[in-house]
Amino acid sequence: MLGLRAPWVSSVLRRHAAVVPDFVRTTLEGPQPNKLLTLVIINDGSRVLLGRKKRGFGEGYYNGFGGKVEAGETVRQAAERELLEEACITAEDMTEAGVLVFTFDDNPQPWEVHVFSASRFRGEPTETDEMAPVWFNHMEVPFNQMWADDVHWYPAFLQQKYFCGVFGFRETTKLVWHTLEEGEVQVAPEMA
Ligand SMILES: Nc1ncnc2c1[nH]c(=O)n2[C@H]1C[C@H](O)[C@@H](COP(=O)(O)OP(=O)(O)OP(=O)(O)O)O1
Repeated sequence: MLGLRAPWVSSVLRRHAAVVPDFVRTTLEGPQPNKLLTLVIINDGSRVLLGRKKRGFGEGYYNGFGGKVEAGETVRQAAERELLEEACITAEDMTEAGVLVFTFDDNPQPWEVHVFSASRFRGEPTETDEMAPVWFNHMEVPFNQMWADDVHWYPAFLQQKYFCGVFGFRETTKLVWHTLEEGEVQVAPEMA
């Protein structure tokens, strides 16, 4: 499903104009609406529940649980569905934690990932075809086995500060540039 271009992206780009590479500006000012995805991270206060991705894009990486928003779903409904599909659990207190926008030199469509946090859930985290769930202490999050952007925004996530990040990837996976703002920018209500 396609998202609206969030207004905060333009203001983040303006504030960081000196360091924004041309390919990021071209992508974000182009006609392609963002592709919408979700990410849910269970945080019990001292540990996070991550899943090792077993197949497809990002195979072998640890990540929260999530995926593409499907037609007819809200972002929140997609987040709940993906958490159930991938980890067999239902969050009881899911809140919006932040938004990440990924731009690519080899894909004209930016990705907009809505990150949610929850501390309580129903069910038992269970391995599925897609993900193998593992708990990590906050001090032992395995950033060397995660997407390159994660190390930048997890501190804000763990401190429960709302964050908005824009990340530029080269050749799909190499992070070359980013901005991150915490506790300042708000997401358009229609994205919630
Ligand atoms: N760079 C980065 N950092 C953090 N999180 C992510 C990325 N790239 C990503 O894709 N992600 C997240 C966003 C989503 O939660 C998943 C990717 O979802 P994906 O598995 O492609 O979507 P599904 O709808 O589950 O796909 P199918 O496997 O069902 O086709 O990773």
